[in-house]
Amino acid sequence: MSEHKEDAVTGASFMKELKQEKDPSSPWPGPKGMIPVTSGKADDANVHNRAYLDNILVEMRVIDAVKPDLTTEIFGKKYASPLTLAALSHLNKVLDDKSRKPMQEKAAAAKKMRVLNWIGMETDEEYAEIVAEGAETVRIIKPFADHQKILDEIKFAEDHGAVAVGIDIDHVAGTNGDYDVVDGIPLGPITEEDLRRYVNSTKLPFVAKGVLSVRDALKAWKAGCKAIVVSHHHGRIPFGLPPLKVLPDIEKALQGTNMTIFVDGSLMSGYDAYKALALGADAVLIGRGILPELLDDGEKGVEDKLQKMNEELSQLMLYTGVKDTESFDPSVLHFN
Ligand SMILES: Cc1cc2nc3c(=O)[nH]c(=O)nc-3n(C[C@H](O)[C@H](O)[C@H](O)COP(=O)(O)O)c2cc1C
Repeated sequence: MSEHKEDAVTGASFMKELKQEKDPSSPWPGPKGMIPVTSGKADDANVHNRAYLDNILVEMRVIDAVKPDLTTEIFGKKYASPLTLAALSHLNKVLDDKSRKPMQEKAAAAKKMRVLNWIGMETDEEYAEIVAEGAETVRIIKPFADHQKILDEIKFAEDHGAVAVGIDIDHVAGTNGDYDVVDGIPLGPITEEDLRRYVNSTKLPFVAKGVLSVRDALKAWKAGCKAIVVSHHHGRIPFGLPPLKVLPDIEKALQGTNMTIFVDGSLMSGYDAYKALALGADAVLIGRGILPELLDDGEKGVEDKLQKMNEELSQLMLYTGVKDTESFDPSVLHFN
């Protein structure tokens, strides 16, 4: 097993030693440039995520408190926890040991732990192999410039049992100021009308992933989306607002709409997840919080980390008198 190091600024833990590391100076074990690595500088939104999270303190409400029930309903289905496994991608390509399939291992862990799994950019063939593990899955499709490709992937996901589909609308821009290109495939802009077209093309709930303003949340709702992920996709936008900072305003703006609100962004522990849930999220996505464990120890590593995070979440719920995932109360939080 390789050692982890904790990034003091971003809170992310990363692999210290990996035989397959492509760039010795980078914490990311995959090919260079594939995933933006946290710089620790002020324009790195992950820095602000961590600072914001760590400055939220929690008061105690123990009298009459009982051990909480973590069961969470998402899109009409019951899961064991509000922690879900984030839309990761490309991981089957990053290890030297090609007999291992981290994307399948992550899906197997989700199934075993009875949590929702998200799958990001993969070919339809790879996606089909991952969902064959049997986890309940949300399929997130890139904002491809070729809109027919988006419609085809939505249909494919629907045919392969996805519980919901969506687009990571925050991945339109590349770092060169133009539309991004991923794996040689051009991405393009997404209008409210485009979103409406995708929503209407499927019977599945549609998710706009990468909402970081009340404005976009309302546009996603008007377009017919059933859910949003409040997120900046591990810091795609320079100086991005911490998702937790804008979450309460979004939650207020969407009251009465029945929209499901997910949030992600540097949630590395069950304590971080508690804060996100108390601030108005229905469920949270955990990405980099399980990434080193996944790459190190596969399915078991993810299960153990998730178990630990569930325990931390449960601990804070018990300390604050939150009996179930419907009963979070933001008034226990104090901003330092
Ligand atoms: C290796 C890796 C691959 C990712 N691929 C995708 C993707 O294909 N689609 C997507 O919507 N998000 C993708 N993400 C973003 C995550 O879903 C998530 O929004 C982001 O990492 C923030 O959560 P975190 O701080 O818990 O990691 C990826 C993240 C990582 C680390």
